[in-house]
Amino acid sequence: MSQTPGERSIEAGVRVDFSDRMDYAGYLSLDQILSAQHPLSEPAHHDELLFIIQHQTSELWLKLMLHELRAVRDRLDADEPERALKGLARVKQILRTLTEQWSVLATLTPAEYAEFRWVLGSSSGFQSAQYRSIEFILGNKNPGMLRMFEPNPEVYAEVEAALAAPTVYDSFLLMLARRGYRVPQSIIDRDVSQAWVEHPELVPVFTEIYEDVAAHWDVYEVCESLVDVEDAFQLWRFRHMSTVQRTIGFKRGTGGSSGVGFLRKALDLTFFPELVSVRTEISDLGA
Ligand code: HEM
Ligand SMILES: N[C@@H](CC(=O)c1ccccc1NC=O)C(=O)O
Repeated sequence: MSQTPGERSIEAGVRVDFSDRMDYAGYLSLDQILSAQHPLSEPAHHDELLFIIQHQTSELWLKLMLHELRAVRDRLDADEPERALKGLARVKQILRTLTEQWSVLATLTPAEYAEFRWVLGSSSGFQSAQYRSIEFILGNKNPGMLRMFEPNPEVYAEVEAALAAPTVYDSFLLMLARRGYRVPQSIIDRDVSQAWVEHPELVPVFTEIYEDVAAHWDVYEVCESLVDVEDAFQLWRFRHMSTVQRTIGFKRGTGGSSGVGFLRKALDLTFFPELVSVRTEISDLGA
């Protein structure tokens, strides 16, 4: 085959006929994915596509995150902390990507957004079933948040199941109890559909682990990975709040909340408070 200067030559083995084979678009259902962007502004506002794709890609990453968090919970239930760590590492990277992705949306100016915001009606992130399920599996349970899904019984059932299921932290603490750590009975018997509240009597369990990490290495690594996930989640929440602030200032949200003020309050929530408190208990050497 002759070589055209400046061009990469295409090797003879490269397939070009897919009439009876799986191809790229078929495997990935690209027909469906790439025809699922439907701007409502009329004529279509240039920036509405950005808004739609930002949300759709976020929902895809949320789908993977939920899948990984469920697997992490299963691994902990199966007493396999090392395998749980692999999933937590992936969750952290997904959160990092989602947080960085705010930079794309931040190129949407307030004036541009105002030109098509009205087409959104009362839709808002409050109605993201996958986001809510992730908050629930991480421990931020709140039955009031189910009400947004009442119009769609199938989705409602899905989020309700996430509310009723144990959290990743529940599974971790049960694993610790099976390993002989003195996890309080009140935690083992807790109603897992309730929001996690700090249990000071759990802190000594973590103090034991953090005071001799070599002796407790695998569970120590899970503790630190959970702290990493919490940290990464908070960074996502912060960038959501700050992107919203630069885009709509202090306007009310389309979902009916006060907007930035409401999003800011989420920054006070903690998934694993005892893993923060244990840090206060660690003695400073030489002090
Ligand atoms: C210009 C872009 C955005 C603005 C102005 C915005 C604004 C808001 C506001 C004001 C709320 C509170 C609910 C309400 O009253 O509407 C909210 C909630 C939410 N938004 Fe956004 N948002 C934006 C982009 C996004 C994106 C890209 C995502 C990605 C999935 C997202 C996910 C969520 C979620 C999950 C909630 C519920 C948060 C919670 O319960 O703490 N938002 N958003
Ligand atoms: N709550 C936003 C609207 C919004 O961001 C939104 C609208 C429809 C679908 C997803 C959205 N994203 C997050 O809330 C606002 O008040 O402008």
